[in-house]
Amino acid sequence: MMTDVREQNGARPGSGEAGATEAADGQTGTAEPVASARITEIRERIDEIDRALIGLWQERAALSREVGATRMASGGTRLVLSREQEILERFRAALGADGTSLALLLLRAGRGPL
Ligand SMILES: C=C(O[C@@H]1C=C(C(=O)O)C=C[C@H]1O)C(=O)O
Repeated sequence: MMTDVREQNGARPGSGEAGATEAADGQTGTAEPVASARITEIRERIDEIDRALIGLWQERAALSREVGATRMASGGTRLVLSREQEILERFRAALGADGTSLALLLLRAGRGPL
């Protein structure tokens, strides 16, 4: 089945339907030069943040795996659910329901699925 993908302005990407706006704005989503320049600038910082988040995500997962391996090698448990609850609550308190979802993904990235 064909899915009808449209940009925010209602045009199908690449269809030429958007006319001047899509042709002139490059990838910022606006043809207005000041707004477009500001968006490009902001996006540079967004890209930096994304790189940092990815690096931190990978570092956290590696550390979590190391804790698990160290604990199991010493006869301990794979998981410590009270610690996981503490982390879930930290993210929920700071970010709400999305924080809980994010923390569940973070935990899974380290110790694997429950
Ligand atoms: C990393 C640990 O092991 C597991 C993974 C956790 C985590 O990724 O934060 C938390 C609790 C444990 O189930 C730990 O106990 O600190």
